[in-house]
Amino acid sequence: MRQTTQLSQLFGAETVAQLAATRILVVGAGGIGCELLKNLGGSGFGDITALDLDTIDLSNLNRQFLFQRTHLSQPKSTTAAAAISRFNPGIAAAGILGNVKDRRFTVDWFAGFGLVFNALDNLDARRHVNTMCLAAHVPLVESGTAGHLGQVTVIDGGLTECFECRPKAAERRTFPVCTIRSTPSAPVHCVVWAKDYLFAQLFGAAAPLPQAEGERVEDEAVAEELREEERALAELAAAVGGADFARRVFVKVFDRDVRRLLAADHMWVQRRAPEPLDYDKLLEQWEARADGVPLDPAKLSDHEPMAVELAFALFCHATRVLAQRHVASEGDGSPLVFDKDDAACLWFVAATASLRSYVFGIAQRSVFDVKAIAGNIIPAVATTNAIAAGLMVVQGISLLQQKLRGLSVGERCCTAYLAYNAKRPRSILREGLAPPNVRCAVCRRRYLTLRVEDFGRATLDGVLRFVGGMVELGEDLAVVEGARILCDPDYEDNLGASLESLGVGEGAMLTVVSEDEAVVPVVLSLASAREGSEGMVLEGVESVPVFEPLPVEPQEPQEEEEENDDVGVEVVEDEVERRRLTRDALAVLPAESASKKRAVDVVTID
Ligand SMILES: Nc1ncnc2c1ncn2[C@@H]1O[C@H](COP(=O)(O)OP(=O)(O)OP(=O)(O)O)[C@@H](O)[C@H]1O
Ligand SMILES: [Zn+2]
Repeated sequence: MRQTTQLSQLFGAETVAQLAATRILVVGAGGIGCELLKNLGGSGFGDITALDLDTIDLSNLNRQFLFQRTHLSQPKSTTAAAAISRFNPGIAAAGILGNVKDRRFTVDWFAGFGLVFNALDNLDARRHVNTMCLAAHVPLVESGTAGHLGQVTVIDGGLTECFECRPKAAERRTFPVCTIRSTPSAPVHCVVWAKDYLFAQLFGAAAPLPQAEGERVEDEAVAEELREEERALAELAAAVGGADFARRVFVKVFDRDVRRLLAADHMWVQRRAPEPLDYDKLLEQWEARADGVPLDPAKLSDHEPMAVELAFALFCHATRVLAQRHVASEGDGSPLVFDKDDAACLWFVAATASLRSYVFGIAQRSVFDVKAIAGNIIPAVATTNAIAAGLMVVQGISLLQQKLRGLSVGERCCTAYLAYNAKRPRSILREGLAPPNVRCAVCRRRYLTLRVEDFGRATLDGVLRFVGGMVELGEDLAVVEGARILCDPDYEDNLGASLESLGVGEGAMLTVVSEDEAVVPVVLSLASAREGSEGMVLEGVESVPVFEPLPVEPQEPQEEEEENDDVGVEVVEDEVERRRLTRDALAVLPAESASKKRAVDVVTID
């Protein structure tokens, strides 16, 4: 009661009633999700459903504070829902264990919510929820964090950009082969070489290094040299487990191969030349340091870079351990697979990357850093999640208030970026919401619901005629369901078939595309008929926004990686790499061109 009074003073009685009555869906009950659910439960929202596919793991407990040790192995969704119900018994909170991509979570199911919050950690699920919310005409509050950076935005189909309106950077990063094999210049190059090349060649299923798209080694002599180097390593790998294996590998990759590289003088005119490492000298150095005490890797500091003789000793140790394991595993023919949580794998990659860094004069990284780079992990920061979750609730309340008052979506809502740098440790950058991108392949569609009484009787042709009589579909149609083409102008065999015989039922989404670009594709979400209704019913015809025909002149795609230096974020040298990683992970930071800057306000948090 007291809480309701306080909320009414803050937001007004009308908004408070709206918050209590709106059904909320939270997808993901992890780092952001736990914070968000706790906030929602205490901000006047009265009906909350949490959906998550996972169970609680020990590693979640440090930041997903709705969970305790006693909850290990229990579903995150139901545990989180129970926790917020305990905080605020006045709310209805439910948890569902499941993958949001499951067929059972249909467009109809999404349409039962008034507002959806995404607290997910992967692009695939975020894309899916974006599409479902567009199809169900439900607004979505989107979020993503990576380390100290984060983003929260609002997606309201047809009125704002959707999750797909801006191109996303690929999730997997690639590097030119020459950089990795011959001219590394950053710690990440050494880690990729250690993990994807040396580890894979010696113990794993040797495969070519992941290459940058369209890349090939131009200089045939260099390519031949690299192939030769690989052949020699493969021969050596065949002797895995033999006496002296670690020494032979060391001498080949850190001494002989480096000397050969050095011989190509032209490569080192502009770059620092590499320096080979001497096995015997390092052994002597290590023995002097160890003073008869054998290496115990478990006692090494995870957070400090390794001295060269320590990296040497760890390399020899890890190589022996992995070689023995590989020999044992060859019985069943299975190569070793790098696992960042396996100590020997991590030691090998950390020691190898460290030695290679010494060879090429690159800054050393600790085992902890190597683990993050090798596992492509950016550590989760609880406070970043907490700030993002707070902003999500503010956006959610603003959105409902706007709708209540008939205001446009951009009047209160915005995109908020959490930025971080040495000069301004915590800043929130505010950016106005942009309208949909007319070329977006996802929101430039009309999302309609087709209710069907009998899927066994309705034919594909019947659907096209029925829908075509109510909305413009254009000429020369193709119908696509997921990755299947059900028909197109040259393939009409299925037109007379029933939906049921085509395996198309409730929950399926049919995309009807015309060859005429001016006609916006129509997506039909199939649902069962409402009680008492017959035949087919098309819903949503009135409410969908109608897009203009596409501009005739195709625009050049905008530069993806440009720094947007107008937002007051100063990037210190060492942060460039992290920002790039973060940008990939968030995949939603803006890619602005100089000619298209948006107004951004900066708010600094003390
Ligand atoms: N397709 C999906 N359907 C439902 N929930 C999902 C789906 N994909 C991811 N999730 C959930 O989203 C949450 C994301 O939270 P978070 O980023 O904190 O990840 P985490 O797995 O809990 O932590 P970490 O990855 O750091 O171990 C997770 O709980 C995860 O189970
Ligand atoms: Zn879009």
